[in-house]
Parts: sequence; structure tokens; C-alpha cells
Amino acid sequence: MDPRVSELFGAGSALKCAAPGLGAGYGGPGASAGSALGIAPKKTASKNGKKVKGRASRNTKPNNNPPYLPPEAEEGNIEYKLKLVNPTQYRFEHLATQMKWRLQEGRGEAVYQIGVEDNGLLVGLSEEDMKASLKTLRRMAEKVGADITILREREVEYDSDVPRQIAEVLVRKVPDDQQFLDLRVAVLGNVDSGKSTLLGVLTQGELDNGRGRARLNLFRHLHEIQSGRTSSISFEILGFNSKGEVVNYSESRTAEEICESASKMITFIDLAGHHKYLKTTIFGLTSYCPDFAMLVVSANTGIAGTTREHLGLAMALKVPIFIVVSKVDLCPRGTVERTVRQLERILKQPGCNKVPMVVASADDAVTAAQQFAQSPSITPIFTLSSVSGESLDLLKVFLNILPPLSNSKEQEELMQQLTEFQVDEIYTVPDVGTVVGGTLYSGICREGERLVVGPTDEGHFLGLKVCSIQRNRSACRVLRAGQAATLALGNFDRSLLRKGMVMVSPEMNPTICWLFEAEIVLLFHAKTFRRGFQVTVHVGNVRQTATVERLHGKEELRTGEKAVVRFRFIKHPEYLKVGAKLLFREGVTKGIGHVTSQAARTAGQGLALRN
Ligand SMILES: Nc1nc2c(ncn2[C@@H]2O[C@H](COP(=O)(O)OP(=O)(O)OP(=O)(O)O)[C@@H](O)[C@H]2O)c(=O)[nH]1
Repeated sequence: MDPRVSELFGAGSALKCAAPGLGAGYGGPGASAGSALGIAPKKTASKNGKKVKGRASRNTKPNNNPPYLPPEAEEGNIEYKLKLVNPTQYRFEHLATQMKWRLQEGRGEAVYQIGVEDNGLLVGLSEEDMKASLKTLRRMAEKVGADITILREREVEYDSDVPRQIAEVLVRKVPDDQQFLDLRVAVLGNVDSGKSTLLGVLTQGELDNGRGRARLNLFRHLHEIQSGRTSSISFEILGFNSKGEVVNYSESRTAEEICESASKMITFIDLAGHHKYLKTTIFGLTSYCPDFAMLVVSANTGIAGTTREHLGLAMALKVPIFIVVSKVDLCPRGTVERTVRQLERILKQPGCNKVPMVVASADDAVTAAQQFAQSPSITPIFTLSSVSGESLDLLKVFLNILPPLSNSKEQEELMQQLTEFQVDEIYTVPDVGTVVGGTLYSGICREGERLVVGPTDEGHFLGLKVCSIQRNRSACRVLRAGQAATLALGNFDRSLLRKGMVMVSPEMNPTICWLFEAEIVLLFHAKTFRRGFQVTVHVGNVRQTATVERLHGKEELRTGEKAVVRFRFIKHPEYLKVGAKLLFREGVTKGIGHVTSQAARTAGQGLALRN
């Protein structure tokens, strides 16, 4: 982690240098992401799968970039095919097997580039060959139980007078047994930036009235409805079916119905914007293992309040970020552009080192999703309104295509490990009993499985049985690594549980610790950071006050400095893993790092099995 990220947490110094109007190098909202490919967009898929005409390629200004893509990678979910015209039965079988493998690599999604050689050269096909190739591709998809959506068709103007086409096609598996692709997006942004409203509009399918109608569906507590602020973490779901169409509450009545027809599910973790809920925001980011973070910035206020801090937190935790500039209906274009420039300047500064990419067309949205997944430094920026609906479709195109960052092999490896479930929420449900919510970090968890939960204050792990499992409010028999769920534990005594515990398979013989060391960078501190200082430490779902017992080789630490620090938990032992990311804070003091060692003992010594 670049210690210069600490500038984001300072008292606004970088904000001053980000004064609007200094947009050197700014391409403007029209700066097209797609142009880097040296090809002219022709048609792009819209939200309902129908094609929309893109810019006319032949009449626009000449494009001098060489027509190629990076060479095809052996691994991953992207396949290049020059043409697929009338394959023999033998070749067809081979093509179908290959598609199955690419789908596995993308956890149910693959992208086919037709008319492209393996070395990335955009050769292009005649209209007739393209038609035949897409027909074969559709047959291949049918054979492996998938659907196809044409993301874009383009013309290449290279070395020939006859126009030739290339097509980019999304292949998505039709879900079976609720095993849809599930991506988690943490929603960040200052208070009143429009986070809950945007989620309301995306997940309920109805525009806002500018006075908070859309967000009403999302609130959990009475005081939130009264003040209009999000204080608890809430989850909202947006599905896409195998044809790439939105599945949300506008057509479905229940989450169960959404899960049934979705091939891909985006779970938004709505985190609070107000500074006083920062604890919850950090917990949401560290504990719920989001795949991506969406930072919402209001166009009329620009970078204000907690925006910079939220940006810094997501970067410190290495969560890839995309940005939504909301409320564009409220201000003139110039103000929107000023906010975009302000963001671009912050993103480009040395502590961030990001490459902003303004998304102005559906074509840009496709490119942004692909490049974002390939390079963590790319930061797509959307400008939209939840009231007029302007450019909302671009965000949906992006979310539909956004691929998972881990491939099926990494997923498979995690599933081979012993079961470890992080307890993030605890509830008592009438007629069901004690229920815990959280994420399965590794392994597989089945209904009826026996696990141990802990550590208790005394450092013990207690036996229990998983009575039933729900994902997105609908029943599910098997939970796989990386999935979030709620588990019913029958009459297990709720008072023995706390957030931050883990439920693991008994064979794991889990270790616990009071004392651990971490290599840290101090992001911001008003005075100096030294021995005896107490901070709240966040590691995954663990959140507890710890005392700084020692700074190796240093007396004190200043903002931006690094050190190995020994911490001691003050209340109870915790289950930690060496290498885990760590974040700590106390008032304005903030730091990040990773656990380097722990004085661990096996909890097995005090293992008390119940049930
Ligand atoms: N005109 C206009 N108003 C909007 C838009 N998006 C949100 N609003 C309004 O802005 C106000 C604040 O929106 P919220 O969604 O509650 O903001 P938030 O970021 O979730 O706030 P916290 O939950 O407190 O962090 C509400 O009155 C919305 O109706 C938009 O695109 N255009």
C-alpha cells in the first residue's frame, strides 16, 4: 500500500489542490473508453437486449490506432474466434467443450470476440460469415445450457474497402440449483449523496421523486425513516437473467422469485454516509468482503464530507472502486463536469494512482466493465440521475457485464478447504430460534452440518448444528465459499454468540490469540502514535479495542510512516489469520496494514462441545 494514500485522510489538504477548473488532461465526459481499441462502435446492447445504433463508424473521423486486442489469454473467460462457419460435428463438440471451460473460468459467464485472431488482430468478418458464426455460437450455448447476448458489433476499417465486422458476445449460463453468480458491491458516499435512493431505483425499478420516495423501501429502523439516514447496513439485490435483462422487484414480488430467475446477482451493501456511522461503514467494508465498491458523489456538492475518507478506506482495503456522480438533474452540465474534474484530479494524485474513465455511452460501459476487471487502477465514473433516470441504463449495462475477479479455480481451491463461516449478524427469529448472518470464507456448509463456534470470552469453541440455510431470503441446502447467507441454529443460546466469531469445522482445531503483530502504515494522526495508545482494530469481521504494546525499532510514529506494531486485545481473544488485512482507528487516527504474526494457542485445549 502506498503510504501516500494517507493524504486522503488528512484535514483536506488534497481537496484544496483539487480545486475545480484545473482539469489538465481531462477528456471530458465524452472521453470514450472504447476508442483505445482502435475500432468504431456500431451497435450496442441496451438494457432489454435490443440493439441500439452506435456511432456510424465510416463517417466519423479516421481512427489511426492499430486494430488489435491484447493476445488471447489461455486462462480466463475471454475467447477469440476468427469464425465459426459450418463446423463439422467433431469441431462443434470441441467448441462446446471449450465454451463450457470458459464459462467455468468466469463462474458462469464468458465473453466471445468473433472475427478476432488468437493474437488479437481484429480481422473482421463479412456480414454473411458473421451471421453464420453467431448462429453456431447460439447452438454451442444451447448445447451447454447458456444464453448469448450481443454486447456490441463493430466495423473494422483495416486494409480493405469492404467493411468487415467483429462482434463481442456475452455467454451466460442459465442457473441451476440457485448457483447464480453473486457479486457484492459496497455502497459508499457522503450523507445525502443519494446512495439509498439509487439503490431503491435500481432494485425496485421505480424512479425517485427527489424527496426520498425510492429510499423509503430500504430503511430498517424507525429513526432512519424519521431522519432519512442509513445507520444500519442493509442489503439490496439486483438480478440479471441469462439474457442480460434486469430482474428486480418491478416484476418479481419476492427475493425468492428474483433468485429463481437470475443468473447473476448483485448484492449491494448499503453503508451509512454520516461520519458518526464510520464504525459501521468500516465494518461493512472489512467484514462483508465486497468484490467492488461504488462511491456515490452528489453532482451539486462535489467531493464533500466523508467522500475522501470513504475513497481512502476502499483503496486501503484494496477494494476496486467505481464512482457514480448522482443528481445530475439538479445542476447545469458545467457543475457536473466540475465535479467530474475534481474526482479525476483526486484519483490521479500519487496516493491513488488511478486511471479515471468517464462512461458516456453504452459502448463505454461495456469497455469500462471489461477493463475495470482487468486492471484495478481503472476507475469508471458514471454521471446519472435517480429522478429523471438519465444514464441509469449505462450503470445497468456495466453491472450486467461486470465479471467476478476470482476465477473458478481459485473458487474451487477455497471450497476444498475446511469450513469457516464469519459471524456478522445475530438475530432471534420467532419459530426459528437463533439465526446468524455472515459469509462463508472457505469450504462448503450443508444443512444439518455440525460446526464449532467461538472464541468465547474464555477462549473456547462451542459445538452446534446448522439447522437450515437461507441465501437472499430464500432456502438453500448447500453454501459455497464466498457466499453470504443466514444460518438457523435452532435453540442455541444467542447470548453465547457475538459478532466477530467464526463457525468452523471441528477438524480445524482453530487457534486464538490475545496478542498479535502487524505491519502498519499510519494514515492520519493528530499528534504522535506511541506505546500505550488504544485503537479499535478491524480485521475481517473482528472489531475490538486493542492496546499498542510495542513499536518495533521506533519510539513513536507520524502520519505516513510504517512500522511493525504489537497489539493486545483488551476484552477477549480473537480468531485471526496471519496475512489478514487490518484497519484501525481512534478519533481522527487511522492506519492500515496486515497481521504478520500472532501469539496463538489452540482453542482445542478448552474445546467444550455441546449439542
Ligand atoms: N433531484 C434528485 N434528487 C435526488 C437524487 N438522488 C437522491 N436524491 C434526493 O436526495 C436526498 C438524499 O438521498 P439519500 O438516498 O437518502 O442519500 P444517502 O446518500 O443514502 O444518505 P445517507 O443514508 O444518510 O447516507 C433524497 O431526498 C433524495 O430524494 C437525484 O438523482 N436527483
